[in-house]
Amino acid sequence: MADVKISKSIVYIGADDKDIDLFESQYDVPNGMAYNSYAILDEKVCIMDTADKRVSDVWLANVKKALGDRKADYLVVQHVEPDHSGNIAKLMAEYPDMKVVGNAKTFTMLGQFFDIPDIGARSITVKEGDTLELGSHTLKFFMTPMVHWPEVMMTYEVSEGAFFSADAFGKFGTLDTDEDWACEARRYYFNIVGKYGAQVQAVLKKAAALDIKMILPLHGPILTENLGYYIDLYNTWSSYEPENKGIFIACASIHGNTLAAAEKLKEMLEAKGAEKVSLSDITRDDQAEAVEDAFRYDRLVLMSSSYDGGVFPPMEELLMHLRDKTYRNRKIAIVENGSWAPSAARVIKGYVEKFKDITLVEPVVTIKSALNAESEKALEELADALTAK
Ligand SMILES: Cc1cc2nc3c(=O)[nH]c(=O)nc-3n(C[C@H](O)[C@H](O)[C@H](O)COP(=O)(O)O)c2cc1C
Repeated sequence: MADVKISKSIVYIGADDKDIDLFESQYDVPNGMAYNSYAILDEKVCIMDTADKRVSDVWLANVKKALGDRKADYLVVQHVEPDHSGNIAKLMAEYPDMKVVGNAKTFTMLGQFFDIPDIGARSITVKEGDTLELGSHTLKFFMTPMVHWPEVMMTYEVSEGAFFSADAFGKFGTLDTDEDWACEARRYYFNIVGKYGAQVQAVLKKAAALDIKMILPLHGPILTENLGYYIDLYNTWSSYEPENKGIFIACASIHGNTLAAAEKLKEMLEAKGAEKVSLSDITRDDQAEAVEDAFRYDRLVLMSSSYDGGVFPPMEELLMHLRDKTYRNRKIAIVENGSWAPSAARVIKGYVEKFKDITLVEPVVTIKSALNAESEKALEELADALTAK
């Protein structure tokens, strides 16, 4: 277990998962994943969420070590996604008098995932603003639907100002990973929570009324200092405002000519003084990182080969992700390549026209197989338009 100190009464009992190949069967996690879980030790003992069944043994051992001879009185289920609910039945078997605390949707969804015969008799259903007394600790529950599942709730512990934030403020990577928080938290946010900006804004409003001294998410490090930094980033991300001025070029090229043009465009933009230019070959680089960078910067250039009368599939994949994450409020430029009947720009435009608050930066550039003097001139015009003040 990662050596995480929280306080005398709140003990970290989560587990790191260093062997997982893809988180949620989709996201590369080169530094693994942490399934956070906490024990609150007071007159009553309360466990905050369980962990993925991939780490059952380690997690249960952590529970027992934290509790010693004591028994768990309550398990609070903030989120039913299996990476947090995978050990509920086991914990209930271990502590037969323990009650399970959730909201009405929690228990409906738990019943769909697991067959737990005595859950009905052992459940305590809470709603917005309800409290649970543990002794000197008091838990207050906040319903936070669609951050990022409908049954999600968050919990504020009054005496220590501890905000248990479910998947919000989460991050990829195990707790012993030494890396910048924002990079992997941003990739996590936009790919997993990003569709639900309005709901995250609602959470931030509720949180603003609380005296929060620490944030305890279900993934990633416990946040104890400089909380304004993290909350400000969440405010920027959930309001769909760009975080940085800069241009992200996402390029899908079959034979490399569109990629060569993307590299040329990057040079042009840098020569014209663009604040930051980031280029991804989305045929090979991580798509989730491309989604992250598309949201991070204020301008996006989509460059793709044509393919079977449409667009090269890696570009369509990115466009589908951006559509699903409700991409908006950015400037977008389009560059297509085609060797006989270029069709990529038409498909890209079809997606972009449905995004909200988008400015299309002209000209839309067409390359025929490889850059020539004419298409290079058009690319230069586009670079001018993208860097115009
Ligand atoms: C399977 C396949 C389908 C293609 N379909 C089209 C097409 O519908 N229209 C077109 O103009 N070019 C088409 N092309 C040509 C590509 O767009 C060509 O690779 C591109 O113009 C050159 O840029 P690149 O080197 O970046 O791939 C196709 C190529 C392949 C391999």
